[in-house]
Amino acid sequence: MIILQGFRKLTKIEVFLFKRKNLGSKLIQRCFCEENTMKDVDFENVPIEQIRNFSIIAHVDHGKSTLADRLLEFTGAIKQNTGQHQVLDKLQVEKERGITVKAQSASIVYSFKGKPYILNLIDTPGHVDFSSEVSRSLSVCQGVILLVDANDGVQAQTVANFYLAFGKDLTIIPVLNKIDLKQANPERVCHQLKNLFDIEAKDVLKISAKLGIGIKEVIEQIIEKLPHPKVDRHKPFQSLLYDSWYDKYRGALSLIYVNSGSAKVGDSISSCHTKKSYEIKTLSLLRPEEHSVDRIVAGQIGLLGCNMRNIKEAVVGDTLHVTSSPVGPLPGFQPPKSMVFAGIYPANLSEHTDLRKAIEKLTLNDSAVTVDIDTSPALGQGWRLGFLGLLHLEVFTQRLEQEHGTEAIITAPSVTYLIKLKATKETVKQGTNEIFINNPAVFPEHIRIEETHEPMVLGTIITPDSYLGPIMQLCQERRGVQKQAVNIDNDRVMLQYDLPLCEIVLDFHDSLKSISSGYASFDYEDNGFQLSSLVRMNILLNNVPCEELSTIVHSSKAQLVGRQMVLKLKELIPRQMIHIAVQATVNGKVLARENIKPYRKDVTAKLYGGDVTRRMKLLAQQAAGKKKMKMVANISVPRNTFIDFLKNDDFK
Ligand SMILES: Nc1nc2c(ncn2[C@@H]2O[C@H](COP(=O)(O)OP(=O)(O)OP(=O)(O)O)[C@@H](O)[C@H]2O)c(=O)[nH]1
Repeated sequence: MIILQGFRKLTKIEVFLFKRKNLGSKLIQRCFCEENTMKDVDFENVPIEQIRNFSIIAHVDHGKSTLADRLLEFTGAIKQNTGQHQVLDKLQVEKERGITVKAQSASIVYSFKGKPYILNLIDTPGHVDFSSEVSRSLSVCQGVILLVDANDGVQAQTVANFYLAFGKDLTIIPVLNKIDLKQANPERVCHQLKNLFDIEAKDVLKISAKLGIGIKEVIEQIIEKLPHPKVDRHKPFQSLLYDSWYDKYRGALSLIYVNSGSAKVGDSISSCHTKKSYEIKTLSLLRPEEHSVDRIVAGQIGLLGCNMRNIKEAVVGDTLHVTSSPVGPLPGFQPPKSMVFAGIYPANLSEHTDLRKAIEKLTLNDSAVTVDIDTSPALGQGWRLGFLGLLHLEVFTQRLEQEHGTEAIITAPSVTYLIKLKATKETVKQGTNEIFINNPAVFPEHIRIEETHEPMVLGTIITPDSYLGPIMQLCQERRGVQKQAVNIDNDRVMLQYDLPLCEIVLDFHDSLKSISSGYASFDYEDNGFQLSSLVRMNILLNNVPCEELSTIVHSSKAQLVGRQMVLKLKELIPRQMIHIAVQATVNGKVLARENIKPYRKDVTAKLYGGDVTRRMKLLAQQAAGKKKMKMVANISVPRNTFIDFLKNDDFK
């Protein structure tokens, strides 16, 4: 019966029925639905004052999706979720990793003081890589639930998300979750909220999403505290396309927020961005399953299908209007910016077409991934993809494997650098001397370079103060510059550092977690480019540069990285008939060198005793042969060696 905590108490007759007729879950379900939930609501005519659009924002794992499930159950939108997985986490990778990747929406209905309210809930991802999803979701909300784990307390993403909502002028309902945990310390967390955000303890709700405690209070505060959308149903139809995905049968579907007017199935609508027109084929509300409606009105969120063939036509941030009454565009969004790039190649050359199809399909639903064709002499034809962060890259490749059964080789991730070239006739002709590169293979010759700039982030770390020393050392090793250190309570500190992006993309988060026994949390935001001394490191095999192995490094780290690279290659490249010199060079200067000894065939084996000069002559012939071979032979580095090397992430 634990599930019933926090919900309406059973009446005596219900308890009786429960025991006698064993109505079990049906009865429990009725308890959720009966009192405040409504099955049939006239969605078209619900007054604007009875609509609330809100999001749940929190640090990763603080319980957003669990709370979303409880809200849906409590209002009867879904049956009680007995499975382990969250209803709004639909992707396999979300279920497996327990993280939310795509924001989802659900319209729930609740009767309060005799009136039906439509509460549009937008579940958002918590991980830093997906902050563009959070930001998009917030632009259609009037308020948020700021959910904080009562045990973990305020974490780095709580801070980032709070300021995101605060900056958009949204009403914030602070909620402490997981109060059922033994170690929960609501007072301490309230103190942190007061210190950091000036939130009063009396305004903080205390709930357990897992056990369903305090859910009713959350819903009623949403109704009482959040403002209704400021929209006008009498004006022409104007809606913001804030998410889109691809459906096999219906083409691209657009999730829209109606800012004014209304539209119905059969209307012709146009896009402000592409100027194309379409006929509305389907309209539905997400409850959370699709619920078809004929008309959608201002203040609502709905799913619109209009036979868009390609996801590129459903541009996120676009404004849609009825073709016959044109309106101006609503403020759109900054397109998500790719932060991390990696090459993707088929593991088997014969699987190139399968991999291409899989990438095409996945990018249909993930417009944040950028795709460029890339080729490598060693790995063949492939692609260079851009991602929002490392987790985004991992999730994408996991989906490639799980949903499309393809096996891909992913090269070590890199970031985008800004290079300013010396003025030449060519730069004058092009009108700019700035180039952005994310592939070391196209890094210009050093004599052509005026300045190099690297992308920076402003990182926020929240940690118990006992780990302060090692964390500051880690940031220093990663070329970080401290900006701020604030005590958020008696034993917790918030640090802010300017850090080069390339220093954090690979393993910064893991290192931070391991040196703080998992207690420190990290979040970052883009902080532009900064002048920096960058060089291209080449790897030469017997003086022949190997493009795939070149990399861009900060000059202060060149020596170290070069040493590590040649040692690793010495380990990986199999011995061959000839001697191989592996060199790491910067601007023609050798920084590190290792030798791989050749096999030595015993050419004198067939001589039994005999004259020593014959033996020497044979050895001299062998040496000459090898010298000749060294000059003409291509060193054949097996494809697997490249794969092992490129996958290696020790070079930071
Ligand atoms: N004890 C306890 N555990 C909870 C509570 N709420 C959520 N959890 C657990 O916390 C973990 C994370 O919950 P989620 O709902 O997936 O968290 P999330 O914030 O949606 O995570 P992301 O989608 O990755 O951002 C799960 O194991 C939940 O079962 C609670 O009230 N009490």
